[in-house]
Amino acid sequence: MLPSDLDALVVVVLNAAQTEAVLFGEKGIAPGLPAGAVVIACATVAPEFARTMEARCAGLGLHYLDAPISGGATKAANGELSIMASGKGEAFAAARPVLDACAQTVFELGDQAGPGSAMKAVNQLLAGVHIATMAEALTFGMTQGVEPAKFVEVISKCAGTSWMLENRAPHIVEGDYTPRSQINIWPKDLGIVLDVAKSAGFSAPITAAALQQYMVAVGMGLGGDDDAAIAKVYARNAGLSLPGEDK
Ligand SMILES: NC(=O)C1=CN([C@@H]2O[C@H](COP(=O)(O)OP(=O)(O)OC[C@H]3O[C@@H](n4cnc5c(N)ncnc54)[C@H](O)[C@@H]3O)[C@@H](O)[C@H]2O)C=CC1
Ligand SMILES: O=C(O)C(=O)[C@@H](O)CO
Repeated sequence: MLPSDLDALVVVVLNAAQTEAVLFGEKGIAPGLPAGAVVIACATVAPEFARTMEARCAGLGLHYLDAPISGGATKAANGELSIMASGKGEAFAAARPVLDACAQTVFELGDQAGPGSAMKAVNQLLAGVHIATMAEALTFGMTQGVEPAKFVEVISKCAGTSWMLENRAPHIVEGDYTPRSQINIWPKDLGIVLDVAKSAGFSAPITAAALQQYMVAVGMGLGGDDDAAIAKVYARNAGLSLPGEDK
């Protein structure tokens, strides 16, 4: 049972289907929200879906903020997320106290739903490719006698580094695949990127290659593991043992 004076609802579920279920499913929350409340939708979804949700919420007198997030579990816990937001001025105004509590940086990317999710797709292209590339480089290094811990120590201070390398490669070094961000997120997110690219007539071959590696990881039963486990795809193919694995 929701309080009747709710001002804002933050929805952070896995995907579009779950977002729709939370808002408009059998036990959907949206019809019970008071008019003027704001729905802050944070799952990574396609821009078109965000536009549809905005229209359906408007039909109930609700504001809708397209507000995908970036920064991972640690930044979320510390209230330091980056939020790529778009929506009407009233939606931003109603959401402001929540945004200020959750985020270090709120980007205002447009006055309707869609541009927030479009920017998030751009981020996911890079983030998904960077995780896969980190795993490729780390395991390539192992074939040359570069230990994973030394890889992190050196490359994190060199031009080949990335935020994802610095955030995820330590999980491989520690052999800790507790999911902070699951492998399962990537077929969804790179699928969104490729769908958007296709509708724009844009070829994204590097994204497509990374997606294949995540699909292999899912096929290996690693979907629920931390996305750093994509390194296991490379390790298996090369006959390498990652930290924490038996020889
Ligand atoms: N994990 C990460 O580092 C990041 C995730 N994201 C995105 O944020 C979203 C959430 O990601 P995660 O937390 O990792 O996903 P998750 O799958 O770990 O968590 C989703 C949660 O939603 C709950 N849920 C699903 N349907 C529900 C319903 N009808 N009612 C109530 N709860 C329901 C699930 O039980 C689960 O606890 C995704 O869209 C993801 O792509 C964005 C940035 C970073
Ligand atoms: O932080 C982000 O941005 C992400 O999307 C990743 O952490 C993947 O979930």
